[in-house]
Amino acid sequence: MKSANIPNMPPKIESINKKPLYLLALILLTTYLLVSFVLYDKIRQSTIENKLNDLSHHLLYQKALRSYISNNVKPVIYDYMHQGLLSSDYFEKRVLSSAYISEQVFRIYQNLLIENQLPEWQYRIAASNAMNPKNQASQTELELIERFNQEPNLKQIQNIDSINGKEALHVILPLAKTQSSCLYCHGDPKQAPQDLIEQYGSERGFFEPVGKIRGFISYKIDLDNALKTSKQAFLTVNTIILLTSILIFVLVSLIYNSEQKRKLLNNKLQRETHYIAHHDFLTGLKNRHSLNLTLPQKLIEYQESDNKKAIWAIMIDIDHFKKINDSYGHDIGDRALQELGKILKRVAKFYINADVYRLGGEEFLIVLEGTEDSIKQLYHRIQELLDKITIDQCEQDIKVSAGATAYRRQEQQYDFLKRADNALYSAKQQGRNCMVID
Ligand SMILES: Nc1nc2c(ncn2[C@@H]2O[C@H](COP(=O)(O)OP(=O)(O)OP(=O)(O)O)[C@@H](O)[C@H]2O)c(=O)[nH]1
Repeated sequence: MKSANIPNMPPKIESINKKPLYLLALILLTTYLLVSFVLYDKIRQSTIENKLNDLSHHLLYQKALRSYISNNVKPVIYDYMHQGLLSSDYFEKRVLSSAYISEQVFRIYQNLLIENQLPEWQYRIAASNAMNPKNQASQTELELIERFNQEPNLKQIQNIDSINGKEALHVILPLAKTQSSCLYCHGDPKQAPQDLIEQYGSERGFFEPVGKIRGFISYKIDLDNALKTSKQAFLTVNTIILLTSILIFVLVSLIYNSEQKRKLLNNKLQRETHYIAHHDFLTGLKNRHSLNLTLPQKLIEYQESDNKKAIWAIMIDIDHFKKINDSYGHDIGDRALQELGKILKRVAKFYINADVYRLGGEEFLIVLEGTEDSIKQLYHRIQELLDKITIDQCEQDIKVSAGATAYRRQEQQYDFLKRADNALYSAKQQGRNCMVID
C-alpha cells in the first residue's frame, strides 16, 4: 500500500515535442535531394537524346549523299570506262572513295559549324586495314572493330568524352560489312585500278574478307554548351523547389509550434485546475475532495492485504482558534493554519503511507499505518514542534487536540472517520491539548 495518489492527474508535458518537425525537415530534404537528382538526370538524358537526334540527321544527310554518288555518279563513271572514255584503271577518290567523301563532307560541315559559331564536332574514321595510313586503327580501336564483329547486334557504342577539355558525347558506329563489290578496290591489288595503287600503294587496304566489318566512324559532339543551358533551367527549377520546401517547413513549423504551445498551456491549466480541485489553497495539503477520492481505494487495498499494522485516522483541531482570529485577525489565523500544516507534513513523512489532509476550517486529518505507540509519539512530536514555533504578532500559544482511531476491517469509511471525530470531541471535552484514542 502506498501513500494515496490523486487519480486522473494529466501527465505533465515538459516541453514542445520537436521530433515531428525534425522528421518533416528530413522528409523534405530527402524529397528535395531525390527530386533534384532525378530532375538533373532527366535533363541530362534529354540533352544527350537531342544531340543523338542531331547526329541521326547528320548521318542521314551523309547517307543520302553517298547514295546519290553510288546511284548516279558511279554508274556514269563506270559507263565512261566501259565506253573507253575513261581508262579501266581510272580511280578518283573524290568521287569513288566513300571514306574520303564522308570525311570531306564532314570537314565542310565542321567548317560551317565554326563559321556559324556553333560548337565544334570531331570526326574520325578508323579501319583495321586502312588504305590511308592516317585512318589506320590504333590497338584500342582494333579491339572496338573486333567487338563490332563479335557482336553483330551492336549498332553503336556511346560514351562521354571531351573536346578540348569540354564534355562531349562520343558515338562510335560500325562501317557496313565488306561486300564483293568492295573488292574492286579492296581485293587483290593486281586487279585494283592503277590510279588507286599510285595514290595509296599496294601495301595497305587490300585482301579484305567479304562479310567482315573493316572499321568504324566516330563522332564527338559538344555537350558542354547544351548542358549549360539545361543546367540553368535545372538551377531555376531546383531553386523554386528548394524555396517551396523551406516555405512549407516554415509554415508547418509556425502552425505546429503555436499548436504545441497551446497544448502546453492547456496542460498547465489542466494540471493547475486539477491541483486546485484536490488541494487546500492555504496550506497546500490535500483537501476533503481528495480524501473522498483516495481513502476508499486505500481501505480496499488494506482489506485485501495481510498487513499486520493498522490504518489510523488522526483528527487534529487547533484549540481556541476562534480566539486567535478574533484577537489577532484572520491573517494571523491563516499563518497559524499554515504553520500547523507544515508541521503535520514534516512529522507524517516518517510514517508509512502517511497522507495529511485539511478537511476545512482548523480541522486536519492524518491517515497512516502504524501502532498505537507510534500514534502517541506522532502527537507528542506535533506538540513539541508547535511549542517551538512563534508567529509574529500572535501571543497565544498554538495547541492542538487530537482524536485517533484504528480502522476496523469491513468498516465503512464514514464510520471510521466518525469515530476519529468523536475521539477528537472527547479530547476537547477533557480540556483540550491532548489526544484521545478510541
Ligand atoms: N483565519 C482563518 N480562520 C478560519 C478559517 N476557516 C475557519 N476559520 C475560523 O476558525 C474558527 C473555528 O472556531 P470554532 O469552531 O469555534 O473552534 P475553536 O475556537 O478552535 O474552539 P475549539 O475547537 O472548541 O477549541 C472560526 O472563527 C472560523 O471563522 C480560515 O481559513 N482561516
